[in-house]
Amino acid sequence: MAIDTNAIKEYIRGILIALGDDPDREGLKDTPDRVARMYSEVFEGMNYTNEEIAQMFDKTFEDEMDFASDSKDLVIVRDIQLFSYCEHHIALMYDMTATVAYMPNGKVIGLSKIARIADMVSKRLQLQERIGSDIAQIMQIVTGSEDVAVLIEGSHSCMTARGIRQANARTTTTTLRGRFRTDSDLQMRLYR
Ligand SMILES: Nc1nc2c(ncn2[C@@H]2O[C@H](COP(=O)(O)OP(=O)(O)OP(=O)(O)O)[C@@H](O)[C@H]2O)c(=O)[nH]1
Ligand SMILES: [Zn+2]
Repeated sequence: MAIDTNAIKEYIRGILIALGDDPDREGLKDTPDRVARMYSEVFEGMNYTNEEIAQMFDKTFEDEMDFASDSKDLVIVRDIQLFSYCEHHIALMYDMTATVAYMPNGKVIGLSKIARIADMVSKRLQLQERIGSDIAQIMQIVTGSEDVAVLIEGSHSCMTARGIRQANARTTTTTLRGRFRTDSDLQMRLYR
């Protein structure tokens, strides 16, 4: 379902009125339109299912090397920078970095597509945990490999800038699929 920017404009105008401000004053007159455009950008991933994101970034190469089924060959992309919004407060998750790893199963995915998948998944109302499981699911679809791991570390403004106001609190989530669940040697290789 496509994002309804006209409806967003109307509701943002309503919020400005509910806040007791004048939506027609100079500084605010373009705000509803600006926020609607920003939402289209930062929530772009809400237009697509995980399967559609998988199709979008399905740029794989048949592997030149012969990966045996018990191979421990591993691809890890670290320090993918992400921003997202928590679905409870619509508050920014920031300073987020993701590590995405997989064990190729006969084909490899273009490295930039891994970062593109992570970026698109983040552009939804999310939980940090679900960002990890969505990335893992899409990686499994695209690579045809069950063996995927996603680590995410980030700050939640709903916890740092309001509420409990723990400015230094960082959250780490770990999503392990396939052999990453049981193989502690593989798990160790995820950490630098
Ligand atoms: N598990 C998880 N929780 C999150 C995430 N983002 C925000 N939250 C939490 O969602 C919870 C919502 O709790 P509520 O008690 O309904 O909200 P609240 O009254 O604003 O609570 P406080 O934040 O404690 O002031 C809070 O504990 C948030 O910290 C996330 O990505 N994952
Ligand atoms: Zn929140």
